[in-house]
Amino acid sequence: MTTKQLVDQIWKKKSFLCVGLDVDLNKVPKHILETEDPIFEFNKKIIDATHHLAVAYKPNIAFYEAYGLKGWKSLEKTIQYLNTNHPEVFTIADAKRGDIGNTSSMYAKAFFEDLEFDSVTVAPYMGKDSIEPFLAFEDKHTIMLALTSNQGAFDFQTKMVDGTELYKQVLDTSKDWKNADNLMYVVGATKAEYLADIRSIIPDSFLLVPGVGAQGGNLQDVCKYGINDQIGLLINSSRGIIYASDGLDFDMVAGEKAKELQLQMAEILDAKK
Ligand SMILES: O=C(O)c1cc(=O)[nH]c(=O)n1[C@@H]1O[C@H](COP(=O)(O)O)[C@@H](O)[C@H]1O
Repeated sequence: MTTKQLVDQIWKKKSFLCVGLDVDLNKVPKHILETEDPIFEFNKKIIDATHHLAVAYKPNIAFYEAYGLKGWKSLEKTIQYLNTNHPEVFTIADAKRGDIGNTSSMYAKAFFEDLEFDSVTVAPYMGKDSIEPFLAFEDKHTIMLALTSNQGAFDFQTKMVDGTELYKQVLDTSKDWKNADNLMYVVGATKAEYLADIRSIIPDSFLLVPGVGAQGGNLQDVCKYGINDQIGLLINSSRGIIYASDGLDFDMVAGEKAKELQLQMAEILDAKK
């Protein structure tokens, strides 16, 4: 998917919501566990209830790998379901990969070619040659961790290196990498106060912003400094939407939670016009 197609969808749906598909079988409703493939059944119901409200879906790969071969199969069925029935949505494999060049190429093939995701999350720690193999794929997007939502972000990311915070160096340096147009960045919603600085370095890039809902990040705070001319934000909520109810009505309640966020986004978009 091209960035323009993503931006068009944002305006069409009046939403920049990303629904996180982090399926934990200890949290899904009991009746779903009785189906043959509970992870896929759960995802299918969540997607059916939210696809008109969300522009992106982000399965976190850990939640599938944890169930071995069966989990991987459920992931494959989920992405096929999205690509077949809702080809307009932007799909994110949240895998946080990155390794020496030839290994990164294989990770990129796995997520972009075999599973046909639009994007994958990567960690910048191993540097340029670990990320450029992902950037080589046309109309695919590589979403690099910049300033994460967790407490551990302060262990390394905000430390001063040569007079600049490390996360700012990550942003600035990566702008010169080959095919840098295919880069997006992760900034946690819990770090909204950093967004003005971040936008001064990467004014035009898309940001994946997890951390609203369960982690306490605030949508309005993120938009205040994070939004740009092409909106440039994908705001993710996982647990706040998919586990809002563990009853028979879980999909309906997930739809309501998604709608609450979408309505706030529509208001923000209307004010931008
Ligand atoms: O890359 C991510 O998506 C990510 C980065 C980050 O800084 N913080 C963060 O929470 N995430 C992911 O975003 C999702 C957040 O889930 P909830 O807190 O349940 O909305 C999880 O899949 C996390 O792994």
